Amino acid sequence: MMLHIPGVLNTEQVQAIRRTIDAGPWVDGRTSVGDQGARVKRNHQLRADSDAALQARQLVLQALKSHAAFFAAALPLRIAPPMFNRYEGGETYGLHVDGAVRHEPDGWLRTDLSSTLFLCEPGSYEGGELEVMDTYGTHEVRLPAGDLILYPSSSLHQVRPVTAGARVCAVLWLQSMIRNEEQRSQLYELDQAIQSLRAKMGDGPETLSLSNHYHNLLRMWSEV
Ligand SMILES: O=C(O)CCC(=O)C(=O)O
Ligand SMILES: [Fe+2]
Repeated sequence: MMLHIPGVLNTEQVQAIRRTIDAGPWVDGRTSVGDQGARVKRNHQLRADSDAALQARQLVLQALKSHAAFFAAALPLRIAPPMFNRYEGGETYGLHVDGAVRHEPDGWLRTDLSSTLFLCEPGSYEGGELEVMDTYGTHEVRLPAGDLILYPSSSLHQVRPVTAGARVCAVLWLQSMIRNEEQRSQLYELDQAIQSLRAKMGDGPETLSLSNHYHNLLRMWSEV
């Protein structure tokens, strides 16, 4: 399931992150990728151990932690430290796979979901579509600043060349409490249905029973 989550960051938060990262230090994006990715990756990345990256990561992680829709959709167990990407002057990231496991400072992380959080408005650059392939075809993504796309890390994907302006975003990977994609989607749909029933009808025996069902499925399927 691909999911567009609007408003993960508000305008002030986007601006605060941009103020933190815009001056760099930006380095060649190939420094942080395996062989297959390095052959097709042409972009710049904020140096991972810079003060700017440390600060901006905290801002992104705080916003993600307090965002109910992101939590419900991803059911994150562990989130890899976000990386900050910049594409300009024809830069691109050709068709690639994200590695299945990543070695992070606190140990191994299995990539269940990949995500791009947009830090610039779509009108400020040309090209740069994120294209994600799944069994329903190719999906093109270009979102407003502050919005996030979540997609299964098992999908081949690419970023088309940026032909004008600069495309700046944060990318992150996460391991979900629910490894199985279909189970995670079912839980998300159930959660959304319960939320909308509660908004319409308030809390009652039926919504309570459905919530119980949701939590029992989560208990049955989660690996924590
Ligand atoms: O810039 C993006 O939207 C995605 C980048 C990407 O696919 C990656 O860093 O693995
Ligand atoms: Fe990728």
